[in-house]
Amino acid sequence: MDARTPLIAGNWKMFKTPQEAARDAAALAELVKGVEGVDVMIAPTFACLVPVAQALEGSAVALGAQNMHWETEGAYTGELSGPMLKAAGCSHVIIGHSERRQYFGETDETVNKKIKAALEAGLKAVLCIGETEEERDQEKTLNVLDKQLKDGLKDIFPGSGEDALVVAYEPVWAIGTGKTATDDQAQEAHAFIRKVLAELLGKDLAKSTRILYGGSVKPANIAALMSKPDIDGGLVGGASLDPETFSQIVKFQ
Ligand SMILES: O=C(CO)COP(=O)(O)O
Repeated sequence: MDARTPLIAGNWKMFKTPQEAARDAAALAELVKGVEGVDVMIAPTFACLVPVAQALEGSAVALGAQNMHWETEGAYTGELSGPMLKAAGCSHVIIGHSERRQYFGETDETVNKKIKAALEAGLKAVLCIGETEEERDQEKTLNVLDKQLKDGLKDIFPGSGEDALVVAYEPVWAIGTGKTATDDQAQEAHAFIRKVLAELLGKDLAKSTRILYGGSVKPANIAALMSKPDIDGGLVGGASLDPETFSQIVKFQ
Protein backbone atom coordinates (compact mmCIF):
# COMPACT_ATOMS: atom_id res chain seq x y z
CA MET A 1 0.00 0.00 0.00
CA ASP A 2 1.27 3.42 -0.89
CA ALA A 3 1.26 5.63 2.18
CA ARG A 4 2.43 8.83 0.56
CA THR A 5 -0.14 11.63 0.67
CA PRO A 6 0.02 13.57 -2.61
CA LEU A 7 1.30 17.15 -2.37
CA ILE A 8 0.23 19.79 -4.86
CA ALA A 9 2.43 22.86 -4.46
CA GLY A 10 2.17 26.22 -6.20
CA ASN A 11 5.32 28.22 -6.90
CA TRP A 12 4.14 31.77 -7.48
CA LYS A 13 7.63 32.91 -8.50
CA MET A 14 7.91 36.73 -8.90
CA PHE A 15 4.19 37.38 -9.37
CA LYS A 16 1.49 39.18 -7.35
CA THR A 17 1.50 42.13 -4.96
CA PRO A 18 0.85 41.41 -1.27
CA GLN A 19 -2.79 42.46 -1.77
CA GLU A 20 -3.27 40.19 -4.80
CA ALA A 21 -1.51 37.31 -3.08
CA ALA A 22 -3.66 37.56 0.07
CA ARG A 23 -6.82 37.76 -2.04
CA ASP A 24 -5.85 34.74 -4.17
CA ALA A 25 -4.71 32.70 -1.17
CA ALA A 26 -8.06 33.29 0.55
CA ALA A 27 -9.89 32.31 -2.66
CA LEU A 28 -7.82 29.15 -2.98
CA ALA A 29 -8.40 28.18 0.65
CA GLU A 30 -12.14 28.45 0.03
CA LEU A 31 -11.99 26.47 -3.24
CA VAL A 32 -10.07 23.54 -1.73
CA LYS A 33 -11.89 23.50 1.61
CA GLY A 34 -12.92 19.96 2.50
CA VAL A 35 -10.77 18.31 -0.20
CA GLU A 36 -9.29 15.23 1.42
CA GLY A 37 -6.32 13.01 0.73
CA VAL A 38 -4.08 15.69 -0.71
CA ASP A 39 -1.78 18.29 0.86
CA VAL A 40 -1.67 21.76 -0.67
CA MET A 41 1.08 24.37 -0.40
CA ILE A 42 1.66 27.77 -2.01
CA ALA A 43 4.93 29.67 -2.16
CA PRO A 44 4.53 33.41 -2.78
CA THR A 45 7.30 36.03 -2.78
CA PHE A 46 8.91 37.07 0.51
CA ALA A 47 6.89 40.31 0.62
CA CYS A 48 3.66 38.30 0.48
CA LEU A 49 4.44 35.74 3.19
CA VAL A 50 2.89 37.53 6.16
CA PRO A 51 -0.33 38.67 4.45
CA VAL A 52 -0.74 35.23 2.86
CA ALA A 53 -0.14 33.52 6.23
CA GLN A 54 -2.96 35.67 7.62
CA ALA A 55 -5.23 34.85 4.68
CA LEU A 56 -4.59 31.12 5.16
CA GLU A 57 -5.23 31.11 8.90
CA GLY A 58 -7.55 28.25 9.82
CA SER A 59 -7.20 26.62 6.38
CA ALA A 60 -5.33 23.44 5.50
CA VAL A 61 -3.27 25.18 2.80
CA ALA A 62 0.38 25.34 3.84
CA LEU A 63 2.71 28.25 3.22
CA GLY A 64 6.16 27.99 1.68
CA ALA A 65 8.97 30.33 0.67
CA GLN A 66 10.90 30.15 -2.58
CA ASN A 67 14.41 30.44 -1.16
CA MET A 68 16.34 31.12 2.05
CA HIS A 69 19.86 31.78 3.33
CA TRP A 70 21.71 29.11 5.32
CA GLU A 71 22.76 31.37 8.19
CA THR A 72 20.25 32.21 10.90
CA GLU A 73 21.06 35.94 10.78
CA GLY A 74 23.86 38.28 9.83
CA ALA A 75 25.11 40.89 7.38
CA TYR A 76 23.60 39.34 4.23
CA THR A 77 21.76 42.15 2.48
CA GLY A 78 18.61 41.03 0.75
CA GLU A 79 18.44 37.59 2.34
CA LEU A 80 16.09 35.81 4.76
CA SER A 81 16.83 32.95 7.12
CA GLY A 82 15.01 29.75 8.00
CA PRO A 83 13.94 30.93 11.47
CA MET A 84 12.62 34.17 9.90
CA LEU A 85 10.54 32.21 7.39
CA LYS A 86 9.24 30.00 10.16
CA ALA A 87 8.28 33.06 12.22
CA ALA A 88 6.51 34.53 9.18
CA GLY A 89 4.28 31.44 9.07
CA CYS A 90 6.07 29.15 6.61
CA SER A 91 6.13 25.39 7.01
CA HIS A 92 7.96 24.73 3.72
CA VAL A 93 10.77 26.21 1.67
CA ILE A 94 11.70 25.50 -1.95
CA ILE A 95 15.45 25.03 -2.35
CA GLY A 96 17.56 24.94 -5.50
CA HIS A 97 14.92 25.83 -8.07
CA SER A 98 16.46 25.77 -11.54
CA GLU A 99 15.77 29.49 -11.95
CA ARG A 100 17.91 30.13 -8.88
CA ARG A 101 20.62 27.81 -10.19
CA GLN A 102 20.46 29.46 -13.63
CA TYR A 103 20.18 33.15 -12.72
CA PHE A 104 21.45 33.49 -9.15
CA GLY A 105 24.47 31.22 -8.93
CA GLU A 106 22.87 28.53 -6.79
CA THR A 107 25.08 25.42 -6.69
CA ASP A 108 24.70 21.95 -5.23
CA GLU A 109 26.93 23.18 -2.40
CA THR A 110 24.70 26.13 -1.46
CA VAL A 111 21.67 23.89 -1.90
CA ASN A 112 23.19 21.47 0.59
CA LYS A 113 23.79 24.23 3.16
CA LYS A 114 20.28 25.57 2.70
CA ILE A 115 18.63 22.19 3.12
CA LYS A 116 20.56 21.56 6.32
CA ALA A 117 19.55 25.00 7.63
CA ALA A 118 15.92 24.54 6.57
CA LEU A 119 15.57 21.23 8.41
CA GLU A 120 17.31 22.72 11.43
CA ALA A 121 14.77 25.55 11.45
CA GLY A 122 11.94 23.01 11.39
CA LEU A 123 10.96 23.73 7.80
CA LYS A 124 10.15 21.08 5.22
CA ALA A 125 12.62 21.41 2.37
CA VAL A 126 11.47 20.99 -1.23
CA LEU A 127 14.67 20.17 -3.12
CA CYS A 128 14.42 20.91 -6.85
CA ILE A 129 16.49 18.99 -9.35
CA GLY A 130 16.31 18.47 -13.09
CA GLU A 131 18.25 18.35 -16.33
CA THR A 132 18.48 20.88 -19.14
CA GLU A 133 17.38 20.08 -22.67
CA GLU A 134 21.00 19.73 -23.78
CA GLU A 135 21.72 17.27 -20.96
CA ARG A 136 18.66 15.21 -21.90
CA ASP A 137 19.68 15.19 -25.57
CA GLN A 138 23.12 13.95 -24.53
CA GLU A 139 21.46 11.21 -22.42
CA LYS A 140 22.95 12.63 -19.25
CA THR A 141 19.64 12.99 -17.38
CA LEU A 142 20.21 10.26 -14.81
CA ASN A 143 23.82 11.36 -14.18
CA VAL A 144 22.67 14.92 -13.56
CA LEU A 145 19.94 13.80 -11.15
CA ASP A 146 22.37 11.48 -9.36
CA LYS A 147 24.88 14.30 -8.83
CA GLN A 148 22.29 16.89 -7.78
CA LEU A 149 20.86 14.46 -5.21
CA LYS A 150 24.18 13.20 -3.87
CA ASP A 151 25.75 16.66 -3.58
CA GLY A 152 22.55 18.41 -2.51
CA LEU A 153 21.80 15.87 0.21
CA LYS A 154 25.38 15.28 1.34
CA ASP A 155 25.44 14.46 5.07
CA ILE A 156 21.72 15.09 5.40
CA PHE A 157 19.50 12.58 7.13
CA PRO A 158 16.10 14.16 7.66
CA GLY A 159 15.07 13.23 11.16
CA SER A 160 12.34 15.71 11.95
CA GLY A 161 9.39 13.71 10.69
CA GLU A 162 9.08 11.55 7.63
CA ASP A 163 7.93 14.37 5.38
CA ALA A 164 10.73 16.81 6.26
CA LEU A 165 12.20 16.37 2.79
CA VAL A 166 10.34 16.59 -0.52
CA VAL A 167 12.09 16.23 -3.87
CA ALA A 168 10.78 17.99 -6.96
CA TYR A 169 11.86 16.71 -10.36
CA GLU A 170 11.62 19.65 -12.73
CA PRO A 171 13.16 19.08 -16.16
CA VAL A 172 14.40 22.56 -17.06
CA TRP A 173 13.15 22.22 -20.65
CA ALA A 174 9.61 21.67 -19.40
CA ILE A 175 9.41 24.76 -17.17
CA GLY A 176 7.17 27.49 -18.54
CA THR A 177 7.50 26.09 -22.04
CA GLY A 178 4.25 24.18 -22.36
CA LYS A 179 6.35 21.04 -22.96
CA THR A 180 5.64 18.42 -20.32
CA ALA A 181 7.75 15.33 -19.82
CA THR A 182 5.66 12.37 -20.89
CA ASP A 183 4.23 10.37 -18.01
CA ASP A 184 6.74 7.63 -18.79
CA GLN A 185 9.73 10.00 -18.95
CA ALA A 186 8.70 11.47 -15.60
CA GLN A 187 8.11 8.05 -14.03
CA GLU A 188 11.53 6.85 -15.19
CA ALA A 189 13.20 9.86 -13.56
CA HIS A 190 11.13 9.53 -10.38
CA ALA A 191 11.89 5.83 -9.98
CA PHE A 192 15.58 6.62 -10.41
CA ILE A 193 15.38 9.42 -7.83
CA ARG A 194 13.77 7.05 -5.33
CA LYS A 195 16.53 4.53 -5.94
CA VAL A 196 19.21 7.15 -5.22
CA LEU A 197 17.28 8.33 -2.14
CA ALA A 198 17.32 4.74 -0.87
CA GLU A 199 21.13 4.71 -1.16
CA LEU A 200 21.40 8.06 0.61
CA LEU A 201 18.67 7.91 3.23
CA GLY A 202 17.76 4.26 3.55
CA LYS A 203 14.87 2.34 2.07
CA ASP A 204 12.19 3.43 4.54
CA LEU A 205 12.80 7.14 4.16
CA ALA A 206 13.07 6.79 0.38
CA LYS A 207 9.72 5.06 0.36
CA SER A 208 8.01 7.74 2.42
CA THR A 209 9.60 10.75 0.66
CA ARG A 210 7.33 12.53 -1.76
CA ILE A 211 8.71 13.17 -5.23
CA LEU A 212 6.84 15.90 -7.12
CA TYR A 213 6.87 16.51 -10.85
CA GLY A 214 7.17 20.09 -12.10
CA GLY A 215 7.14 21.57 -15.58
CA SER A 216 3.98 22.78 -17.34
CA VAL A 217 1.62 20.91 -14.99
CA LYS A 218 -2.00 21.80 -15.81
CA PRO A 219 -5.48 20.54 -14.94
CA ALA A 220 -5.40 18.55 -18.21
CA ASN A 221 -2.23 16.54 -17.48
CA ILE A 222 -2.11 16.13 -13.70
CA ALA A 223 -4.26 12.99 -13.46
CA ALA A 224 -2.11 11.05 -15.95
CA LEU A 225 1.08 12.11 -14.16
CA MET A 226 -0.40 11.15 -10.79
CA SER A 227 -1.35 7.71 -12.08
CA LYS A 228 2.36 6.80 -12.12
CA PRO A 229 3.59 4.93 -9.05
CA ASP A 230 6.52 7.22 -8.16
CA ILE A 231 4.86 10.57 -8.89
CA ASP A 232 3.52 11.93 -5.62
CA GLY A 233 2.36 15.37 -6.60
CA GLY A 234 3.17 18.47 -8.58
CA LEU A 235 5.17 21.66 -8.24
CA VAL A 236 3.14 24.04 -10.35
CA GLY A 237 4.26 27.42 -11.69
CA GLY A 238 2.08 29.23 -14.22
CA ALA A 239 -1.06 27.20 -13.58
CA SER A 240 -0.90 27.89 -9.83
CA LEU A 241 -1.39 31.64 -10.24
CA ASP A 242 -5.13 31.48 -10.83
CA PRO A 243 -6.92 30.01 -7.77
CA GLU A 244 -9.66 28.32 -9.82
CA THR A 245 -7.18 26.62 -12.19
CA PHE A 246 -4.91 25.58 -9.32
CA SER A 247 -7.85 24.19 -7.37
CA GLN A 248 -8.66 21.98 -10.37
CA ILE A 249 -5.16 20.55 -10.17
CA VAL A 250 -5.59 19.97 -6.43
CA LYS A 251 -8.83 18.11 -7.19
CA PHE A 252 -7.20 15.84 -9.77
CA GLN A 253 -8.62 12.62 -8.27
O1 LIG B 1 9.12 25.93 -12.22
C1 LIG B 1 8.04 25.42 -12.02
C2 LIG B 1 7.54 25.23 -10.65
O2 LIG B 1 8.54 25.43 -9.71
C3 LIG B 1 7.17 24.99 -13.13
O3 LIG B 1 6.72 26.13 -13.80
P1 LIG B 1 5.55 25.96 -14.89
O4 LIG B 1 4.46 25.16 -14.24
O5 LIG B 1 5.14 27.38 -15.20
O6 LIG B 1 6.16 25.24 -16.05
